[in-house]
Amino acid sequence: MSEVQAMRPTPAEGTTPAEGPGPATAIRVQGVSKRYGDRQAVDDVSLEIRRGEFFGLLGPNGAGKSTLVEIMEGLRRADTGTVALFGESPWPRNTALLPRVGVQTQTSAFFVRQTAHEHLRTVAALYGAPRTAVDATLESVGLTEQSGVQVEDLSGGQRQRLAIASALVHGPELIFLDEPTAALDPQARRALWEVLRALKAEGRTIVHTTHHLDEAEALCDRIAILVDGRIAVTDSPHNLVSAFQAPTRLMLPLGRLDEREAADIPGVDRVTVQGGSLVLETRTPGPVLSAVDKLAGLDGVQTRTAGLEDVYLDLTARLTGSPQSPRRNADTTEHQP
Ligand SMILES: Nc1ncnc2c1ncn2[C@@H]1O[C@H](COP(=O)(O)OP(=O)(O)OP(=O)(O)O)[C@@H](O)[C@H]1O
Repeated sequence: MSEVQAMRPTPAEGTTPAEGPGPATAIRVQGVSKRYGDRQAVDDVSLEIRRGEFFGLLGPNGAGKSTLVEIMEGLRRADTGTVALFGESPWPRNTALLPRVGVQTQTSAFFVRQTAHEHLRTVAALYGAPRTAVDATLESVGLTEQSGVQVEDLSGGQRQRLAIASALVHGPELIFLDEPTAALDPQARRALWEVLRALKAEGRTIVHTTHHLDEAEALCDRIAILVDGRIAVTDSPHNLVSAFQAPTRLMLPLGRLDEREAADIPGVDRVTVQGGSLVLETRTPGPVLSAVDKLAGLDGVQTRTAGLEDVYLDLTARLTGSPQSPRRNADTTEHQP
């Protein structure tokens, strides 16, 4: 079995989070700010993440995501504001929270001279996690076949999976994942999605920082988009996409329909030529499709509805004043009806 096929959502034995009474809120952030010199990295952020929620944190490079997450994790001190994890402050270092929280970062530290198995055993021992959890966790991230390989000989993607395993081995209730799929190939990435879905199904709370919009859309119950240190929006991907009311794009093979003819179809808002297609934007795709059918037939016509990436690109472009979606700029000529 390949390591990717082996990456199955097997919960680490004896590490399922205890069910029980407790506040519905896993994380409460109130009025948190952080400045580095004259750079306001996090600016008066307030946020609540419920227990069992899969929460995505998105935003352009430098938006303040890592700083905010490190403050939530208790690794960095906020200038102002408060953070509570399960009702307790993570700062100054709160040892009572350590068994309940797992952290995977882009710069996770490894015992590089150890094998993957030895490394994870060491991490498990630090947390007092049962040894049985080591094999189960390695299997869950698809590293069983690499368990005897020295950490320094693992590929980038395998190391990344070991970092994720290190965050999970003690069965934490709350897991912080910083771009967990950044170095993974597409198959391994999809396999990790299943691992993450299984963690959510077990009732764990996940805070997931990512630049992959498709990943956030597929996994997250809610997302926050951070821009210039402030939360621009917090909602479910579904609500954000619905509220965006973006036009549907119909893509026709070039030469099928004249641009002027296309622009004259009632309901067509905009016509562009992009990457070898004539693109018609419309908010009434039904009537426009039947008009296209009558004029040119529907053979080879593709439709594309808006997704979270469109919402994200539009919002961040408006808030940062940067150019809008690259899709609209690349290889594009435009014709307004
Ligand atoms: N230790 C530091 N000292 C000084 N400035 C810092 C420090 N850490 C971050 N910054 C600055 O604070 C801002 C926010 O950085 P941060 O790393 O939190 O953003 P981010 O959203 O995680 O970015 P990325 O997506 O690139 O990882 C940036 O302008 C960054 O240069």
